[in-house]
Amino acid sequence: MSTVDVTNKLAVLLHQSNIRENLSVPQLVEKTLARKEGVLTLTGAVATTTGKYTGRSPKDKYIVEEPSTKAKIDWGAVNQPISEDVFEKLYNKVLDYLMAKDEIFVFKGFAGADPKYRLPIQVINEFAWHNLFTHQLFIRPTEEELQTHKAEFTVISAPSFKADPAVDGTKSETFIIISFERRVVLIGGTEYAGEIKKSIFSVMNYLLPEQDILSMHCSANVGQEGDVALFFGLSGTGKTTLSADPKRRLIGDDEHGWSNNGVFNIEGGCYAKCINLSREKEPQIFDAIRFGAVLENVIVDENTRIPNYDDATLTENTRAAYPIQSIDNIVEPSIAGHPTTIIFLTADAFGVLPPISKLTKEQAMYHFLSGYTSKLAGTERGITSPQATFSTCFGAPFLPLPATRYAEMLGKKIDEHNVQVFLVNTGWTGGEYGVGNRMKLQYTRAMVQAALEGELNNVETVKDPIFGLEIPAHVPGVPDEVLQPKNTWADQAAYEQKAKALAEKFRENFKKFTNIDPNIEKLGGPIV
Ligand SMILES: Nc1ncnc2c1ncn2[C@@H]1O[C@H](COP(=O)(O)OP(=O)(O)O)[C@@H](O)[C@H]1O
Ligand SMILES: C=C(OP(=O)(O)O)C(=O)O
Ligand SMILES: [Mn+2]
Repeated sequence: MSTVDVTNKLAVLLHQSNIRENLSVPQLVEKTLARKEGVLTLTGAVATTTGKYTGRSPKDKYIVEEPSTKAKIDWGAVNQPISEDVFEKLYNKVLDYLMAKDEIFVFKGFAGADPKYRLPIQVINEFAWHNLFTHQLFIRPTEEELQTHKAEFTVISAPSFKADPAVDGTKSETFIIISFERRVVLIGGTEYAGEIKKSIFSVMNYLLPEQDILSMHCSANVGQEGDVALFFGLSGTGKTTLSADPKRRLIGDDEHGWSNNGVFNIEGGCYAKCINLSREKEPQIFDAIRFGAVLENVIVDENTRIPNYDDATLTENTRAAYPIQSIDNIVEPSIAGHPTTIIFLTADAFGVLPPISKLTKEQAMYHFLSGYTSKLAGTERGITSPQATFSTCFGAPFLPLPATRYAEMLGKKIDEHNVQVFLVNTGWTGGEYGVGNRMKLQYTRAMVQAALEGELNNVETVKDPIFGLEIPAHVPGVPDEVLQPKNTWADQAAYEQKAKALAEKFRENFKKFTNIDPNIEKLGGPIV
């Protein structure tokens, strides 16, 4: 252990005269522009770029190996251990680095919309635009709440501080390190704003289950009858897009807790993908991009300052961050009852999973644990085309505890509240990636609407010959042939080969779950 008292140093930093605390949105916009961190666009949003890192860096993410948490963490490729000594030294350096800056931006607020379970957090940013992002993404305190605010977790983001692997003990210049004992997240070397929000999500995925609350990588909305729906899915599968629905009020687009009282949003804003965004297809998101919003890596015309959402020059993973209040129909505060419907979103790049199917209890558990989907281009470093992956709980990169912990909690809640679960493939149809096409958004929306309005409760279904999933024979607004993947492939033999190969991947992957009810695999897995 180093001898420097870092806790004291953090307190000193927070009392320095260079600290700008809880600036308003206009002030942060002014700072962003004055510091030339971004430009103003015609929409009123500011646009920024993030250099080399335009997506998350999972290989540079660590959890400090500490006596009090060591036995609880699911160590491995996602949760990589780093020593207390390495952390303390780096922490100390980053604090020194920030102390010497002319201005540092601090946001004090909350994670968790339910006052009973919320976590008071503070985020210390080197960049003004990151602090604007932070302000829009987390839960903003009232004046009164700010007076008594006492942070219980601190995120420190110093993107221009680059680690030296040889000296600092990291793998690269970039690091995202969580210390549960220090209650600190330390970020350096990357300007991708998503790291800030997802690191607090990882923290909540550790803290909430301790309070018997299930934390979930899902979006959520509620219908006119108070019927709550959750949409689980890895990045790019449609959580944000599909939860923005003019007929339903938005609870949140990405991270939720499910307590004994119901669901609540962890955040106070949304982080939408902008690639190919159009007013026609995604009106609410398009219109949320206005004053106060932050565009990340979207190309903007130098003179007209009109964003070009079709331009992927910097990355496919272009983003917009805005407060949830920028969506018309929302629940405020972002708290609702128990879900009646759960949708698992998967982007199947092989084009063999049905666009919608109804899951039995065992299938729901099987698919939640499997978390089969694709990593889509851009959200993680190095991913340039869809890559098949099994991401447990549809959120493996963010789960510090063993996946079975979350799955068991979900299973109990599904039982207790009699939730109907659907698997929705927003990925490929008519052939695999490169041959077929992405499922039409219009069709997915129609399928989701039918599911949420109960229209698929008692319909005729066809059993998928490989995966055993029950596929509705008809869905209003969707051609029947689209519903059966087999029918969308020109080459039947190729379809069968691909589907069987995927079934094999499912079986192979499921071997890692050794301590669970065998019926889950027997009754929930592929049938061929
Ligand atoms: N069938 C579809 N269903 C959902 N999204 C689709 C579909 N086809 C294309 N998309 C696009 O895929 C992206 C989904 O991203 P998003 O909703 O932000 O995912 P997430 O919130 O899960 O990360 C959006 O850019 C959306 O326009
Ligand atoms: C922000 C991210 O997630 P999502 O696409 O699910 O919003 C991310 O994975 O970096
Ligand atoms: Mn999203």
